[in-house]
Parts: sequence; structure tokens; C-alpha cells
Amino acid sequence: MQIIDGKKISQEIKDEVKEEVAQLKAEGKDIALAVIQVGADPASSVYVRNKKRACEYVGIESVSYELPEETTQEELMAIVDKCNKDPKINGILVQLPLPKHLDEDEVLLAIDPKKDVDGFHPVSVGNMVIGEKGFLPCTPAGVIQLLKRSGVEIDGKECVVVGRSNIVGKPMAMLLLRENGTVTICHSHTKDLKEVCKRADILVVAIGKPKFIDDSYVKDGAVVIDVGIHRNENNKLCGDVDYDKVAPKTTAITPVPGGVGPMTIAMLMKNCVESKKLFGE
Ligand SMILES: Nc1nc(=O)c2c([nH]1)NC[C@@H]1CN(c3ccc(C(=O)N[C@@H](CCC(=O)O)C(=O)O)cc3)C=[N+]21
Repeated sequence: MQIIDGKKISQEIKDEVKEEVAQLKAEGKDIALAVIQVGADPASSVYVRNKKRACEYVGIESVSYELPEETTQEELMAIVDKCNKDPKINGILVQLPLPKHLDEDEVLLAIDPKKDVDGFHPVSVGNMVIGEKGFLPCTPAGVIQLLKRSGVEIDGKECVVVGRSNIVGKPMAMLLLRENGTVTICHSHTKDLKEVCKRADILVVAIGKPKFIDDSYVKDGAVVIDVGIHRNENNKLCGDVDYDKVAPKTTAITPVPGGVGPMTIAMLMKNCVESKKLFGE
């Protein structure tokens, strides 16, 4: 059984990015990412801090906007607009989820697709689906990198994605399809979830329920990728997969923490470089 080391693989990617950033810098091309956070949700603050730290490491400038919980839609839209127009800004990230009084879709739609390093804009989604160049969403793109760099073949494999969110499940299925996997998407209405999951050579779980998937959902020798992240009362992290029960059945599995999470951030850094190379001046 192989424990897929997301920390190590994300470090490799960050080091590759760091080198590219240095090369661009030598040509006088600096990269900057705007990180916009509304409110002070502690989990979001952790992720935002990790993103800034990664920027620092690879040599990308991070310009942060920490806005109060009461920020209005108009105020937020004005900041996005300002970042859109600022030629120094190459990427814009609006940390999700936004407070409930704000319209997430309107904000994401307002981001210039040329700066959409999260890959959430409908233009980016469309490009991903038809296989055109564009920004790939960081978490699913990170999962593909984890699989490839761990020597897991996707081509022709039975891939089951549990969860159909716009930011993970749906794009995950699409990227596995692009790698020639045979892809099934499961969700809350799926009949016989267990039986479908048991077909998987590669099982990707993104349902947002702690330790939901135990060994009874997993075929012997499967590869299991856990996208979930939950924090319990004692601040201990766990995923959507019951790792201790599932791991012995797999040929490879991602832990939480240290699996998919760090990859999300590494891929964000990669997208920022891509933005500069494709659209920067
Ligand atoms: N616009 C937007 N883009 C995102 O990419 C985005 C977002 N909003 N909202 C929230 C989710 C979640 N997310 C994570 C990033 C890093 C870790 C990460 O580094 N995890 C570490 C543990 C970190 C910890 O200690 O909590 C690990 O799994 O090893 C996890 C989750 C990005 N997201």
C-alpha cells in the first residue's frame, strides 16, 4: 500500500513554479495574486494564510484584501473590478464560501477570465469541458497531478467520483474523463452508492461528511483519493474517508492532512504563472 504524499508532491510542484517565477522575474516580469477574503471564518483564514505563505515561497506577490463580514455586494464588486483593471494583478482569488448575504455567482462571473486562477468562471469551466486552454480548478487538477506523479494510470480505468459540487465533483469527473477514465458521478440521490463505489479502480471522495466512506465501499486494490477536510473538537483533521479502515484495502490512498489540501495551493501557484505567461504584459 502506497500513501500518496501530497505534501511532498506539492513541494515538488512549488519548486518547479519557483524556478519559473525566477526566470520570469529575470525578464522583468513580476507576478501578483489578489486574495480577497470577506469575514473571518477561522478555516478560511487558515487557507488564506497558507496561500500567502506559498506565494512568498515561490516569489509571487500576494495582495490581500481582508474585508469585514458586513461588506456589501457593491463594495466587493468594486474591489474585483479594481483588480480586473490593475495590470499588475495576474490572478484574483475570492475565498469561498462568502457570507450568506453576498451573491457568489455574481462575484465569480465578474472576475476577468484572464485572471481566473481558481478556474471557477463559466468561461474557464467551458474551456475545461471542451479541452481548450484555460485555467483548471486547483483541487481537481491537483488530484490529477497526485495520480500521475504517483504512477497511477487513469486511462481506461473505472473512476468513481462521489460528490457533484461545481468546485470539486463536477470538474473532477471532467478531468478524469480528459485522461480517458471511465467516469461515474455519484451523489445524494444515487441508488446503491456502495455498489457503485465498489466498482471503482480510482475512487475520489468529495462529499463533505467526516469518515463517511469505510472499507465496505471500497474494492480490494483500489486507489482512494480523499478530498474532504474536517476539523473535530480537538482541532484534529480528518477526511470523508475512514482512513484506518480503508487504507489496508487499497493500493494507494491520500491521507488528511497531507494529501489533496496542499496540492490545491500548489496548483494555484501554477495557475498564477500560467496567467502571466498567457495574458501578462
Ligand atoms: N476561492 C477559493 N479557492 C479555493 O481553492 C478554496 C476556497 N475558495 N475555499 C476553501 C477551499 C479549501 N481549500 C483548501 C486549501 C488548502 C488546504 C490545505 O492546505 N490543507 C492542509 C491542512 C491545512 C490545515 O491545517 O487546516 C492539508 O490537507 O494537509 C485545504 C483546503 C481551498 N479552497
